Amino acid sequence: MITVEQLTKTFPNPGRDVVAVDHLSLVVPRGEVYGLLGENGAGKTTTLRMILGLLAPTSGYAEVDGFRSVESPDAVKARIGLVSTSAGLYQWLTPRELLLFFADLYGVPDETAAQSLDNLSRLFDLKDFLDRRSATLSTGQKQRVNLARSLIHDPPVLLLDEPTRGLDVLGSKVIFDFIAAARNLGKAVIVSTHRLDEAERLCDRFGLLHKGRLMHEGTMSELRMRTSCDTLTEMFLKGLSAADLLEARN
Ligand SMILES: Nc1ncnc2c1ncn2[C@@H]1O[C@H](COP(=O)(O)OP(=O)(O)OP(=O)(O)O)[C@@H](O)[C@H]1O
Repeated sequence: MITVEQLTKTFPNPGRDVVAVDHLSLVVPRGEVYGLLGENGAGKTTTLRMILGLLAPTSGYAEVDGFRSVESPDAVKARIGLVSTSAGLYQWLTPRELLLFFADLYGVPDETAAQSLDNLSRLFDLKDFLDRRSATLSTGQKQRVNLARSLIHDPPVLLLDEPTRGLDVLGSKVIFDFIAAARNLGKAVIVSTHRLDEAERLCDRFGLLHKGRLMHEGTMSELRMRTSCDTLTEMFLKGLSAADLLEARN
């Protein structure tokens, strides 16, 4: 389970500080896929970095299965699988070496790691290139290795930061299937994206972020009732104009 409580991050900036995340609160239980949605600069990546313990909040806190990201960074990292399109592979390692290396980093016992490698190799169809150097793999093959890497320590929580950025239809489908599988495995999942059409099909519940603040939160039907809009895009545009009008007035 992921708990975020009044999480706030302010970056110092000459002239006026940037409030990247502003008193954000949300809870994601196991087996739920939560879409953290927002335009460029809305605060999605900053939120994920604070949950991961890579960035200290200005105030508030994030918790993973009861462990706080600031106080227990190692326990938190051990419980999170991160999928990010910006994460590269170690080019000189084979997928087998890479996956076992990460299992070792996370302190997974050798026997469990070997079993996980076997399962993930089957799940992501890695066996044809398991012993080839990562540098020689295609983009799609690298993507599958990256997904396997996020699960090698069997984390209860998955964070996906713009997981389909730069991927074609097939690559995106691999991600969609991965998210559906994660839900079925009972993981608590946060997907950060600004691709609202995709999110609508993928997620169980949504948080619409604008300038670090949660504008709306709920399931699709709750949001439809609350906003009288049909799609996330409409909700977003309506919410944005209301928020921007408010800002212009203040
Ligand atoms: N290290 C930093 N120093 C100063 N400002 C920062 C820093 N990191 C992020 N910001 C600012 O915080 C705000 C939120 O950034 P963030 O990267 O979290 O947004 P995002 O929703 O992930 O955007 P995108 O979809 O473009 O990746 C932006 O205004 C950004 O410029």
